[in-house]
Amino acid sequence: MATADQVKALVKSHADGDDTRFYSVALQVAAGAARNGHGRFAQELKDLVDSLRQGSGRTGAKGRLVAVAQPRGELAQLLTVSYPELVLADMALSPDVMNRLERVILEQRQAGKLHSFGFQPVRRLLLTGAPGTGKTMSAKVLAGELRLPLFVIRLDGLITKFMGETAAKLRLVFDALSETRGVYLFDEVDALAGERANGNDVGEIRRVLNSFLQFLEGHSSESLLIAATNHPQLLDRAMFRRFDTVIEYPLPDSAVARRVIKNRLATVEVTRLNWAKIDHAAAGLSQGEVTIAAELAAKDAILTGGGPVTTAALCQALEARKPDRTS
Ligand SMILES: Nc1ncnc2c1ncn2[C@@H]1O[C@H](COP(=O)(O)OP(=O)(O)OP(=O)(O)O)[C@@H](O)[C@H]1O
Repeated sequence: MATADQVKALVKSHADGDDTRFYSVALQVAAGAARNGHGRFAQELKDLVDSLRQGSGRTGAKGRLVAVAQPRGELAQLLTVSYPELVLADMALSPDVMNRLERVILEQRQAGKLHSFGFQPVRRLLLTGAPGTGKTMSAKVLAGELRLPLFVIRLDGLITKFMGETAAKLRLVFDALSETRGVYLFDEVDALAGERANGNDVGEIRRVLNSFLQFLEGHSSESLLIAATNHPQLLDRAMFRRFDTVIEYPLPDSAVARRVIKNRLATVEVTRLNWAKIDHAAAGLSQGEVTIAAELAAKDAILTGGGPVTTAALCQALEARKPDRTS
């Protein structure tokens, strides 16, 4: 059954209008009930959370509309598929990035309406920003929100593995993109920049880049194509022009970092936190680093049985993630 802290967390997240946290704590209560032999209650609670999330229109794969797609044969070597259940509310983002992702979801959901007036929904996105700011997670969220499979193509791996044949392999991927509706993430797209050749043939990279640009331009299917990079400065200008939208992911400000921490600590006991100190310790870290630090502090508290997560423990974990401390 729910602990006193879980009940408090439920009430607090309800008051804050924080659905993600509310559902997360409710599922924690269900898990605890299952462990204590209250299987029926646990299942009912889990079903209730699932149906509420579905009803809010922000659920992931439940009631998924697309058939399960599994790349076969040669294609299986080129991309991986998953069916993410993440939703936008799982992310902590600046209002600008959040609005822009909401807009992509809206245009994709209303694609039929746009088509009937002769317009196309946004279908080519370029995501740029430092590691750990949520570019890959955004691709998962878009797949989750649109109830589509997510296909990931690692361009650097493709080039290294198929040097000389990469353009032909890319064609296979773009054929799949036309045939099977999905979200297709081309990760590390800067691998197509000549500067990144790293011993690979620059002329070959150029040819692959030209093929990629052509395929990109010709992309008119219902799939959503996303390219992501940590190094936008390496990309050819011609590349930027081919995308409908470029979304830049900044490092989190303190409001965003606080949200990451609150979400990660939603299920554990926490002392009254000194947010000014935590803001200072989290400054300059990505959402990914803040997540790791919050998880570490939470797990330490659980494993040592030393009581609630404190400001000091959290700050120590955050400071340890700073680049000069981790390298
Ligand atoms: N905006 C965010 N909100 C909540 N959690 C986040 C966010 N961004 C990152 N995270 C956490 O950090 C992890 C890694 O993030 P992600 O892989 O999306 O970063 P990325 O920008 O794609 O980095 P890279 O460029 O290294 O691939 C996520 O799985 C998630 O746990």
